[in-house]
Amino acid sequence: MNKIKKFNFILPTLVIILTIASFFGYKASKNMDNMIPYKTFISEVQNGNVSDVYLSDSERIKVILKNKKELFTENPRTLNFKEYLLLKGIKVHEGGAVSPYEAVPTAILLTVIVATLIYFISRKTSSNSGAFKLSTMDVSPEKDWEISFDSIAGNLEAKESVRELVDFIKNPEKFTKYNARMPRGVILYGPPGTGKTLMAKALAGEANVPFYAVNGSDFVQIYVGVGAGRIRDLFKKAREKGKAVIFIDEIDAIGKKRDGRADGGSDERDQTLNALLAEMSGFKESQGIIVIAATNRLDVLDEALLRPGRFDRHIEVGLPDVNARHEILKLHCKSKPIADDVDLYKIAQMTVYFSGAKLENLVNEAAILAARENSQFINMNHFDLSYGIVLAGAEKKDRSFIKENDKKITAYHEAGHALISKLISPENHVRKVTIIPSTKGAGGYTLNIPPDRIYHTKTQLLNNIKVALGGRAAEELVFGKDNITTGASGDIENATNTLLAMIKYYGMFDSTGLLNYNILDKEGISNNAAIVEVCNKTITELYKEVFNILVENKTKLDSLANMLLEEETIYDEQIEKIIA
Ligand SMILES: Nc1ncnc2c1ncn2[C@@H]1O[C@H](COP(=O)(O)OP(=O)(O)OP(=O)(O)O)[C@@H](O)[C@H]1O
Ligand SMILES: [Zn+2]
Repeated sequence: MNKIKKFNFILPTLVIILTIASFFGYKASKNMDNMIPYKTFISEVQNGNVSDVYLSDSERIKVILKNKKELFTENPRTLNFKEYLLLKGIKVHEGGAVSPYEAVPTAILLTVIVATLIYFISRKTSSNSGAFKLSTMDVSPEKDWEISFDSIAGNLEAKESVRELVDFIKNPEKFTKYNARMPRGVILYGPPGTGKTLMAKALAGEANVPFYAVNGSDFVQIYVGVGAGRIRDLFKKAREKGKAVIFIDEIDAIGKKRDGRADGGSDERDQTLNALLAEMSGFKESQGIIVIAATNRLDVLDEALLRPGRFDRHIEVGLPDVNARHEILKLHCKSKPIADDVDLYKIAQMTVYFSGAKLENLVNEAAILAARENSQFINMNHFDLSYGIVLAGAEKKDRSFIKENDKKITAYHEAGHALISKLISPENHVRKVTIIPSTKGAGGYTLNIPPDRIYHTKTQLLNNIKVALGGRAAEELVFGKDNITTGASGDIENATNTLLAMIKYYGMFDSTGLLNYNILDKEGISNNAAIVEVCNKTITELYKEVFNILVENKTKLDSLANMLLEEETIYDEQIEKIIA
């Protein structure tokens, strides 16, 4: 990626030049004030008034008198000069007119003064938008023909979604014929290092069009108007080429929700964001330009970005499960001399919660270790060592540190949800269950509720609550009442929301009646204690029911959890087999 920040380069250079210039200027002016003719200097020497002389190659030399006065005189550059001075009992120092003790603080002081000045000048200019135009940025297209969808292992669903876009770029006419609205913007979201950049590059590679990449954080903390100018430049360049893939990494840096304006300086970000939105509605859909943005979190983005016609396609790029990790490892080992004792599947099992980038790093470290030893092959020992290196380098909050026990808890928790769902509402289709965390939470089960429902019955709503409670109930059943975890907080939130809605808006409980509690609230006459009581009583009953279902089906729960521990992600067919 080409990330030359011209401006960031100019500023330090200016500071350095100015510092050096003013330093020498300062020195020179100082020298001028204390210059004495060489003749006077010689008479001072002969009168025994001189204590130190600093010899150097420069035009002037520094002289210190016995009364501590500092003077400068012409450098005679004669051969015996030093000996002459030494014979007169004068201390002679070589290597610079100014003693380092003086030079260093002076230089630091000047640097600080100049830098501060420049900073303040630039602050002033920035409020005066447009006065300083620095909108040029080096965005030359990258053509990475090497990168195709074959460079991405795992992540099948995301890959398929991105692959569909190739056709939009290559044959836009095909879609315009049907007057179909084509996607202009796509957001790839997911944890760091999961291959979002790689996907965007692969799209450009497969569609055979130039790839322009910028980073959202490059647009912050620059002059007002400059970020917007850069965006316009970027799109102009891409349009000139006709078709293109424009990739904006870390879009959240410019596209965060606009509330909470505590930072004060969000004017710049707003202008940049507006420019981006304007450019995106500016190009013709039939042109074959696609803007791909990447972020770690979808929920922090401004809604304006997500509206139809903008970034209206959202593709999740998640952490790989054990099979995907195996594929990624195989891919990165393909061009490397791997010893026969290396079991990549075993390594895949060891590397739960590793991202693709981290797996690549693991393989690379192993290769470096082998190279250091001049070993013919990269062997299992190298992988074991590199595993330690990669883990040690990981941040604390990193999930690869997750203990085997946590994995087990997650497996039972998710198995609990899935089993309850299958047993109490078999019409709901559980497409997959996984213990790999997504942006939405710890593990997860993907439920496909039949879409052709307009109304929800009381039974269905209660069933949804029971499914939500299945996670906690499984935890309690397997690990004991004292070992339940915080992992159920999202479930409890969902259950409470559903239950409250049933009481407050849908009048589904006898004891709270057919009343809208929002209206009662406004009149100041609602009976909150009664609501809480009904909620608590209902949820306790439902929980007992769920717990008993799990007790009766403990073997199925165990099988599901064990399969999850082994495979990390399991799909409908596997689930069906266990339930049957
Ligand atoms: N699914 C994958 N298959 C093969 N290699 C992968 C995969 N995911 C990540 N990698 C490796 O990790 C590197 C970094 O991935 P990439 O930069 O695309 O991640 P990212 O999601 O854009 O990360 P970030 O959010 O930090 O920008 C890739 O160059 C590649 O070597
Ligand atoms: Zn849960």
